[in-house]
Amino acid sequence: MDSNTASKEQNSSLEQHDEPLMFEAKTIPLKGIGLVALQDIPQGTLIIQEKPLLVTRPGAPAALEAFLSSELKKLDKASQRQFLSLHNNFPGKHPFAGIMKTNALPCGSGSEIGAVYPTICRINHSCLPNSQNTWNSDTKIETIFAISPIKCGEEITISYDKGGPSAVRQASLKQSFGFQCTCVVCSQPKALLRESDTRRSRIQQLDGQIGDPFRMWKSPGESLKDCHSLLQLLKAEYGGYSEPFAARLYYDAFQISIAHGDKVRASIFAEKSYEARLMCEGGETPEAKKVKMLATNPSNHSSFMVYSSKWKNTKKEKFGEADNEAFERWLFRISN
Ligand SMILES: C[S@@+](CC[C@H](N)C(=O)[O-])C[C@H]1O[C@@H](n2cnc3c(N)ncnc32)[C@H](O)[C@@H]1O
Repeated sequence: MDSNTASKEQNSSLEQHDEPLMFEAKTIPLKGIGLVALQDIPQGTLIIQEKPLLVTRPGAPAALEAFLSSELKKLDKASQRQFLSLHNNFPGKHPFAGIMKTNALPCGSGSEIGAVYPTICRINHSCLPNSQNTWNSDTKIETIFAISPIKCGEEITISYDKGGPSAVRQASLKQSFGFQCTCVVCSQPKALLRESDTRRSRIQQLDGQIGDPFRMWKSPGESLKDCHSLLQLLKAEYGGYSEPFAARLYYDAFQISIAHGDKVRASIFAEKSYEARLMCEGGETPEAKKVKMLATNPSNHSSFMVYSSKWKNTKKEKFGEADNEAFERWLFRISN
C-alpha cells in the first residue's frame, strides 16, 4: 500500500473518534506517513491516547514471527488491517516481526516489552520533539502529550533516540529505523551543531554521574550541584521545554535530599518533578501519583535518612528566598 492510500485509510479510521481530532495523518516528504496538527496545540495538552494493537517481548525473529502470527489471528479484521498497514523497515522472511521492530514503543521506560498502536505509531522522530509518548502501567494505555506549543500545520514528533551527540544518534537511528535524521537539530549549521553536541554529551555524562549511589552517599553536595548544572544545560539545549528530563532530574534531587534527611528541599523537588510530569504525561500515571504523594510526605520514601541525617532540617534554617536566583542557589545548596 502506498503512503497516500495508507494515510487516507488512517484518517478514515481516525474519523470514527467522538472528539474532534487535533491532527491528521499525511504523507510527509522522505518520512512516509506522519501526523500533522490541525490546530494550535498548547504545551501540556493530551493529543491522543490509545490501547495497544499488539504487545510483545523480544525474541529470536522466527519465534517472534510465530507468536505474532498467532496473536494477529485473535484480532478482528479491522485491527489486523491496521497492524499490517504499519510501516515495515525490515521486509523479508519475518514481516510481522519487522513491523513490530519498526513501530513498537516500550511499555514503560527501559521495558523489554513493546506495543504497537494504530495511530501513535505514525508519529515520526525528531531530536527536538514537540511531544512525548508515555505508557501508563495502571490503565495499559499509551499517551501522547505536547511538551512544547505546537503550531497548526506543524508535524507532531516524538524522540526515538537514546540521547548523546548527533553522530551517535544518527548512527543508531540509521541502524534501528533506516533513516538519516534531518531534524532541526541535526541540520543546524556546523558550529551550532558542535555546541549542541557538546551540551548533549555533557548532559549524558552528568546524568550518569547523578545516578551514582556511591556519590549520592559520600558527596551529596556535589551530586546536587550536578543536578543544578544539568538543569541549566537542559534549558539551553531544549529551549525552555525540558520537562521530560527535568521530571527525572528533580526526582534524583529529591532522592539525594531525602537520603540525607532534608525533608524541606525533598518536598520542593518532588513537587517540581510532579509539575514537570503533569506537562508531559498528565497526573494519572503511577509515577506522577507517587511523586505527588512524596511532595506531601517526603519521609514516606524508603530511603529517608538511609545515608545520613546531616541535612536534617532545623528550625533556624531559612527556607528559600523571594528572589528566584537566590532560591535556586538555596534549593541546590550552592554556596557563593
Ligand atoms: C514508527 S514509524 C513512523 C511512521 C511512518 N513514517 C509511517 O509511514 O508509518 C517509523 C519509521 O518512520 C520513518 N521515520 C520516522 N521518523 C523519521 C524522520 N525523522 N525522518 C525520516 N524518516 C522517519 C522511518 O522509516 C522509520 O523507520
